[in-house]
Formats: sequence, structure tokens, C-alpha cells
Amino acid sequence: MTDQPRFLIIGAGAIGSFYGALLKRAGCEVSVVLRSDYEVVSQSGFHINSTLGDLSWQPDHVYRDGDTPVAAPDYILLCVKVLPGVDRAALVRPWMGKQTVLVLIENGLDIERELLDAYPDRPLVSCLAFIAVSRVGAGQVNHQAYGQLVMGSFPNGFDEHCQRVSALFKKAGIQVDASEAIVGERWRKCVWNAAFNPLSVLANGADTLTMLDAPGGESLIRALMEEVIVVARADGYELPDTIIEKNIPGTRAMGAYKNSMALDYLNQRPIELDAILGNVVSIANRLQVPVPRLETILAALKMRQPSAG
Ligand SMILES: NC(=O)C1=CN([C@@H]2O[C@H](COP(=O)(O)OP(=O)(O)OC[C@H]3O[C@@H](n4cnc5c(N)ncnc54)[C@H](OP(=O)(O)O)[C@@H]3O)[C@@H](O)[C@H]2O)C=CC1
Ligand SMILES: CC(C)(CO)C(=O)C(=O)O
Repeated sequence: MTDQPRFLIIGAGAIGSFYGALLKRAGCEVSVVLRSDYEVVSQSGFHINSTLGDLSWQPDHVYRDGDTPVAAPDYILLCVKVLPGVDRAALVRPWMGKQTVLVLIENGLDIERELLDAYPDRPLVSCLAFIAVSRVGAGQVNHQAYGQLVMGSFPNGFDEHCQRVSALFKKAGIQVDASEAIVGERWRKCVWNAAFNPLSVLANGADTLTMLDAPGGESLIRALMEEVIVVARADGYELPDTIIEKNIPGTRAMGAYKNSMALDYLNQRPIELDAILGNVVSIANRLQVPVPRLETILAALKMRQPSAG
């Protein structure tokens, strides 16, 4: 591994280009594999309007499918949406060198397994992003708030790669919380995402305050969060009840906010329904934990979007 770590971002949308900008700021070589934004970013880079200032940057190399990288990356930062039609293991395969380590910044539960199965001898760095950032045009990103990462090795621990990558993000000014139990952290975040994200789609792309203030809204959201907590506990992750008491006022304090699934829905893009809700329900079914409300919402959304899951 070189002194200046070499990163390749696959999925350089809102999250990928934002965290890529930070790695660039920390002195790394950062390249990207692009699809729809290839021409624009090749010519004029990413334009990122951020609460941290102007984070616009030019990748060291801009690739597209079928290209051969100039050099194998030390790290692949995988930030594509986790969707049933997207084979993430196949997506990274052409770019993996003999020593390349995968770093995921993606939402959802139980989303690492397919990558670990495909690359069983590779360390896997798993990250959760607490951020509000969206892609507003080709190569154009708007960062509205936050940015903290929670990071750990999958399935557990905090290895030398986590240490190295977290040090780079910290150097660029981002808070990184180290976790020895990243799966528990995924459950903890899922308490929020599995309740708010799918419900916002049923509510026609509603923001958080609209959902909380609708008649019966807050009590439904609390009940959904309780169901997720019960499943997490049955799966061996002892989440405290206080999560809900923190989540509700914390969400109110953020102001009206449209989560990533609401934005996907409003922009007619596929939603990460299985990664965020379907996998919770599957684990509940396997462990025979009743989750009637989560199941109802999942079934209703599958009717709306049968193939995009
Ligand atoms: N945005 C946010 O505030 C937050 C997002 N997250 C999570 O982060 C993850 C990424 O989300 P986000 O960045 O918002 O999503 P975006 O839709 O902004 O970005 C996804 C990117 O992946 C690219 N992509 C998809 N397939 C390929 C491919 N085959 N080859 C190359 N590029 C590809 C897309 O390119 P193309 O345009 O060509 O399709 C797009 O640029 C998700 O799991 C999300 O839930 C978590 C917390 C907050
Ligand atoms: C928690 C939140 C709202 C932002 O980090 C998110 O994960 C999302 O928008 O899906």
C-alpha cells in the first residue's frame, strides 16, 4: 500500500462524491467510475456546495465501465444504492486488485453479506452516514447538514483499515465514530430508517415533520420503531428503549426533512425497500417475531413498486 492511499469510488452520486471530496482534501488519490455523469465530470469535475464550504473537486481519473484502471486501488468506496437488480459484487469485480479493500457507505441492514461471500479473504469496512446530501444535477451536489460516519469492520472489530480510513476522514474534518459492533449500529440506524423512509413513500414523499404531526403519525412511527427494536433484540443486539425517546425529539429538532427514500420516490427512482425494510422483516420472520405494522407497510409498497424493491 502506498503512502498516499489510492481510492476508487463506485457510485459517485451524493454520498460518493461528498466523501470523495473529503478524501481528496486529506491528500488521497481519488478516482471514480461513472455512468450518467461521465462526460460532465470528466470535463468539469464535481461541484459540491457544502456547509463545510466549497468542496468542488476533480477526480484523478474518471473511468467508465470496461476501462482498465491505471493502477489497482488500495480501497474501493462503494456508494451505489442497494437495490435488488444491482449486483454489487459484480460491479466491483473488474476494479479489484489483489490487495484492494472494500469500504461501504450505504444504508440498510444485512447488506455486507453478498460482498463478503464474493470476497471472503478481504477485510470489509462498513460505514453508516448521518448526513443530508443530494445530487441536484450531473456532477452537482448539495450538502445541507451533518456528515458524521459510524465505521467498523464487518462483521465486527475495528481493524487497521478502519483505523487508516477513519484517520483520513477525521483529517478532512469529519467526525468518525469507531464501532466494534457495526451490525448493532446498522440495527440502531434502521430503527429510524425502517420507520421513516418507507412511510414517507406511502405518505407521497412527505417530510419528517409532516409525518410526525399528522393525526396518529407520531404514534405510528413510535410503534414501527418498537417493532424494529424487538427484532434487533431477538437477533442479539440489545438496543435500549431510549432510542425512540432520542429519535423523536432529535428528528423534530432537524426541522422538515425529506429522507433519501422520499427523494428517490419523488424523483421516480427505485427505492431501497429491501435493504431498509425487507431485510428487517425477513429476519423477523426467520426469528418468528411478529412485526404486523412493518409487514403491512412492506406489502403495500411492494404493490406500488413490484419490481424495484
Ligand atoms: N443522500 C443521503 O443524504 C444519504 C444517503 N445514504 C445512503 O447512501 C447510499 C448512496 O446514496 P446516494 O449517494 O444518496 O445515492 P445517489 O443516487 O445520489 O448516488 C448513487 C450513484 O450510484 C451510481 N451508480 C449506480 N449504479 C452504477 C454503476 N453500475 N456504475 C457506476 N455508477 C453507478 C449512480 O449513477 P447513475 O446516475 O449513473 O445512476 C449514482 O451516481 C444509499 O445506500 C443511501 O441510502 C445514507 C445516508 C444519507
Ligand atoms: C438518517 C438519514 C435521514 C440521514 O442520514 C438517512 O439515512 C436517509 O436520508 O435515508
